Amino acid sequence: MRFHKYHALGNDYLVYTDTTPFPFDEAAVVRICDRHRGLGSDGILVPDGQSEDGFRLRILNPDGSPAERSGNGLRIFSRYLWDQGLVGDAPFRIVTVAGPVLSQVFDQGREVEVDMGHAEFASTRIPVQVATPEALDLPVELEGRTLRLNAVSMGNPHCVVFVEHSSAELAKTFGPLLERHSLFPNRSNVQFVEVLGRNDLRVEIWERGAGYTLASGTSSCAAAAVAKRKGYCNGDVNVHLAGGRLRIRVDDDFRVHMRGAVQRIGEMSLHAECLL
Ligand SMILES: N[C@@H](CCC[C@H](N)C(=O)O)C(=O)O
Repeated sequence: MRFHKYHALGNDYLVYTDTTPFPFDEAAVVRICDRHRGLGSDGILVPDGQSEDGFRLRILNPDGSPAERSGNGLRIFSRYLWDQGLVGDAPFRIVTVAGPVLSQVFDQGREVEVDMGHAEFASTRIPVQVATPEALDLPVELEGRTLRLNAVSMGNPHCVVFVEHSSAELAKTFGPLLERHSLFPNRSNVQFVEVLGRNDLRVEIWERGAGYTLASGTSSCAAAAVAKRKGYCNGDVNVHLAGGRLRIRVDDDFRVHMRGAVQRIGEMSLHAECLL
């Protein structure tokens, strides 16, 4: 079974490139993504043919669960399509479970920009279980600390928490508790966001189904969208992540555009023995 491996600011994905339909169950996905016993990755991208709406893509987290969307995954898949000569320099569509997005490859494949669609704040759309139409600045007590949650959907669920100083430790301590908090029936991605200025955010991330990651595209979009909504930032935001910088533009109607790097790592083939 063949895979191509790429990373986007240290968030790495395997693209399944075999011609046979993706044969792996949840346990096999967990093993393939394992960094010590498998090929190792933050997720698997499974191309799912082409419809008139665009190239269809399934996204799997390293715990085997499906994700509706992944920003870095979309940039990586775009780069893969470009490397294969299936797209050129013009914009094209990719369709995930959360609907279509528009993508474009720049700079000989090294940069990809994706129009990610609208950030949605409606509680029912995220979903977040509150009685109010939106969940912004919602106080939650955890481990003796009050965190103020902001729930938003980028096609997948996000929980954005603004803090004075963001750190990996915060993400690793509170991320798992918020990912599985009863407020989020489908679990949640979690971001700890420090506002550095009107155009700069520092973001540390705990990803649903993956844990602490160096970067996340949808998390960056979610953080920038909430920062704009709360008046902390302008529409053009540099998101500084542990793995590098993503540029996010949030329009006045909260349509979000993401641009950032992708790097090709190599090709790998999985031995059947790995799954025994
Ligand atoms: N790495 C991603 C997010 C992947 C999906 C996420 N873990 C989820 O379950 O929603 C990104 O770059 O957006």
